[in-house]
Amino acid sequence: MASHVGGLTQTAVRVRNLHRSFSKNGGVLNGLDLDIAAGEFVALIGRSGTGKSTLLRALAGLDRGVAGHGQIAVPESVSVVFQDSRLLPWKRILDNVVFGLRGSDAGARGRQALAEVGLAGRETAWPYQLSGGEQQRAALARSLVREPQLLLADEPFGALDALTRIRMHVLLRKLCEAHRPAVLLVTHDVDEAIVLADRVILLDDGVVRTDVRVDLPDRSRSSAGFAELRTFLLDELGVEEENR
Ligand SMILES: Nc1ncnc2c1ncn2[C@@H]1O[C@H](COP(=O)(O)OP(=O)(O)OP(=O)(O)O)[C@@H](O)[C@H]1O
Repeated sequence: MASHVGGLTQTAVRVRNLHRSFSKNGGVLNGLDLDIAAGEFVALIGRSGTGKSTLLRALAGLDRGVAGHGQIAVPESVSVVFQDSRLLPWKRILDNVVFGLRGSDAGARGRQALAEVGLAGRETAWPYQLSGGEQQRAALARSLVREPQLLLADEPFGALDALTRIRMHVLLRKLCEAHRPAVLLVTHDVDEAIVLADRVILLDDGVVRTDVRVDLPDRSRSSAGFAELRTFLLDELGVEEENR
């Protein structure tokens, strides 16, 4: 198994020669190398079943028992957000956000985090009383209140409607600008990757096949640069013209 090393400064994530497999017939990750700088936002795309979640779970240390080897170095403080909020249904929203937090100011920090994600006033609500988008906001608050140096997000907006998704993009960008964690965001949505990320990487055959910097002065979907990068990434993904 890979080793986890804490205390990185300039480089948030360093992965070398990472292998993971679930069967004897073939590997899912096949010698993957990846660096993510402190404060950098990286979007991870790739065909279904290509190992995106496997990589994220390896970085999160959530893959004990899975066969493989390689080196992984991540910061000490890592938070993970999934497609579903994973809020504890028997705890109120504020209690979910501060669950496990130490310190007499935990409640105040939790309230502040809820205010940051637009949920001020919902502290005593139960998870079932929140919409899907609000639950994901609460999940983001729960992550960010821990001030992670690395935020791992596995399709966090995948279950949301298009309008809520766009609102969440604006929110996540704002939160990342304020807190500056390094981010690895798994997404199927090429537009989401271009809107949010500093870099987009494409996983194929268990390695990083494409690694592009998003260097656009204007990230609006109607800009020429956006369209060009979108076309490039869809080509790399092998998406047919008629399905775009
Ligand atoms: N716990 C597991 N046991 C057996 N096989 C697994 C397990 N987890 C993942 N796999 C297999 O590993 C491969 C990669 O899965 P993974 O979930 O990492 O892909 P992904 O790129 O995130 O896919 P998607 O985009 O569909 O979410 C798939 O073929 C999957 O069936």
